[in-house]
Amino acid sequence: MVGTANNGRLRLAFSLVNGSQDLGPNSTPASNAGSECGGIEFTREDVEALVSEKMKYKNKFNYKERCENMMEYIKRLRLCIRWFQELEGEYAFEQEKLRSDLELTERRCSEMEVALENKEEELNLIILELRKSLASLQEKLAKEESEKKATVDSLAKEKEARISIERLQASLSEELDKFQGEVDGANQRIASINDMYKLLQEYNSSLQLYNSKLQKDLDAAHETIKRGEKERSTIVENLHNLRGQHKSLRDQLTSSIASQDEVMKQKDSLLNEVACLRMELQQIRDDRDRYQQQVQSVAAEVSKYKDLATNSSELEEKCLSQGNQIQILHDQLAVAERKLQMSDMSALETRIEFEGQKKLINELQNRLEDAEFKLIEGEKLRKKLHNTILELKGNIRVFCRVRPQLPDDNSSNQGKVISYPTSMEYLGRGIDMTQNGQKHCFTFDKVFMPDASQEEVFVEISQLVQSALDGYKVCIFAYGQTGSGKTYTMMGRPGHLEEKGLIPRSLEQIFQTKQALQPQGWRYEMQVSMLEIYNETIRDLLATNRESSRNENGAAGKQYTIKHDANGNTQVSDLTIVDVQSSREVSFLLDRAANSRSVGKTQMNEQSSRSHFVFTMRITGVNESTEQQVQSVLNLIDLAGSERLSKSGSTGDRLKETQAINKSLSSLADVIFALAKKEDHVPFRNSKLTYLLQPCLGGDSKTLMFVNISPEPSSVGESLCSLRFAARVNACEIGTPRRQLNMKTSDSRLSNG
Ligand SMILES: Nc1ncnc2c1ncn2[C@@H]1O[C@H](COP(=O)(O)OP(=O)(O)OP(=O)(O)O)[C@@H](O)[C@H]1O
Repeated sequence: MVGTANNGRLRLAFSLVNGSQDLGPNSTPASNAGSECGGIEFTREDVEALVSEKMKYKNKFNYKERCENMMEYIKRLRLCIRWFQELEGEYAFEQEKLRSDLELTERRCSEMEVALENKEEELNLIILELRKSLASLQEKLAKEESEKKATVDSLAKEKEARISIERLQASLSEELDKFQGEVDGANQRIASINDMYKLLQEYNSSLQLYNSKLQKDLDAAHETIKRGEKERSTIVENLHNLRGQHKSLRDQLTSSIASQDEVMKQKDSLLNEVACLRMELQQIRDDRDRYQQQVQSVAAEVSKYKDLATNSSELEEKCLSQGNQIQILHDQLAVAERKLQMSDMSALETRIEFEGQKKLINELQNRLEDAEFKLIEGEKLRKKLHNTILELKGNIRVFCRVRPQLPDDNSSNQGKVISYPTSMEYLGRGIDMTQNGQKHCFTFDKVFMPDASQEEVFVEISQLVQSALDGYKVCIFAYGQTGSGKTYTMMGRPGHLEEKGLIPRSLEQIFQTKQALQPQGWRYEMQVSMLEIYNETIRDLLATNRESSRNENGAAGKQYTIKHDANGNTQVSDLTIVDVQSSREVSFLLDRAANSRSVGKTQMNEQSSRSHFVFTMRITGVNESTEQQVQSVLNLIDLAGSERLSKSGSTGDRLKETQAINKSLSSLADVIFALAKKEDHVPFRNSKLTYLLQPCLGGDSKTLMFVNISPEPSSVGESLCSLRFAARVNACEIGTPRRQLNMKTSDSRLSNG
């Protein structure tokens, strides 16, 4: 039966099943095909129409018809009910199916839920883990970022440090450059001082020129005075006046000597001061070198840091993974910073010290300049005084030289016979000799003690040698007993360069000065000759054919004659004269001459010079710019040894030699004493030696005599004789040195004076 309660469901079923189709007998049921309803499907409207259908009868009372209709109707109703029932069954089945589906789905759902929950838990765990790892990663990231930052910072610091080190290096190299510049400046200053020195030398030579002019004037004045003296020689008052003048000159001489001593002292103290200053300067230079070394070491450190900096790029990569290295770098950086600070501080200190040193150097240089200036001034004054003394004193000076004890000397027990006064007045000038307990005191222009070197001796005569180039006739001779050191003084020890004597040293100086005067326009020509006087015979030591000029006793050889011309020039006929250009050439000639000399063995000397050796250099100088011409002669003489016949142990030829030597030496003494006494007749012609040296001894030359002394007590008698002779020579006034300065004329050949 179709109830009201099922209407909604029916209707739903109808609509679902029939799709709102009419429930007519013709309508085709879709889902009930093959069912009991014969595939008829009912719609709602069909069912409603069926239910509300009203029977229509043609004849109300025709029951049969009515019954039939009714039956038909019931049939249709039954069909409809069956459809309903089928539909209901289908629905129930469907429902059951849906229910099982639902259950399945629900089960699945719950399973899924469980699975989901598990999954969720799993996911939660994963999330937790992920979060943890995220946190750790973030931590790591933060740490790495901070590390990276620290590294970058350290790198930046390092870069800064590097830059500052580079700056420091640059500043240090600037300082170094400055140092260099200052050194260059100092060198320039030295060069300028040298230039100034040259200029002063030039000034000195011009002063000498001026001096010579004055000398000429003075000579002219002297000439006039001489003439006046001759005219008024009879007037006694004038003589008194002259004596007075003489006395005053003597006074002047003593005062000049005193002032010369003073100047010498000043010079010594200045020299000491200069030596001190030089030492200080040397010390400062050493300090400067030390600082330069420091600078170099700092530069080396800088380069080390540079290397570190280049390595830092590699470190930058490594530091990302190796925190330890960063720490090391940190440490290194700290050390570097400390070092940098220290080097900064040391650089600052160095700079301060450098400034101080610079000031000190400047002060020292100023003081040095002052001292050098004073020295030059002192030297000028000394030269002036030297010339004044020479003028006051006359043309002859005497130096005494005592040779040292030799291994072959007789070291007898007689004690010391020579002593040297130590008082300021006689220091370096006095010599005392004791004989038989009696002390004999002598004073000379200079006394050289046994320890005086050849160089020291030469320094004292170098000015005299210099005068030869200035146009003076210069004569230096060595006098003394045999074996007292005359040849050693004049020639030196053969084969020992440092012990070369005055002759080679003088020649070196002359050739050096010749070179130095070239820029001033001076051109010099030098000619040398060398002769010996043996047994009163002249021998040419440079003759190529010696046989012609020499025989056994020297008597029958070539005859050389000595001639003096009106100008006071001396010439020896046929003497070999050699033009020389250098000191080496002269050394060669000296060796040749030394081999040709007459030497022999005496009791006093193994290699005794048995002749007087005369070296002559004629110098002619022309100044192309001033047209001035100078002519001078340098005579360097090694006399034969003076000795008593008894001492020489000579017999035969040796006796003859000794007699000849003694004769010529006593002639020399006679000449000097006659000159000293201003006698009318001076016996120059008494010996070849005195005649040859006439212009040097009697005229206007500068003459220096060395008296050589042996320190042996057994030679005390000979030494006293030599010293007495030398003292008398020292007391002589035998002329005034005169310079030979002319205007350019014709050439002249060599002469001895
Ligand atoms: N100042 C000195 N220092 C060292 N040795 C010296 C010195 N003076 C001389 N002698 C030596 O003394 C010795 C004799 O010297 P030298 O030959 O110069 O004497 P001399 O005076 O020339 O003798 P003679 O007149 O006999 O020729 C030489 O061996 C020489 O080397």
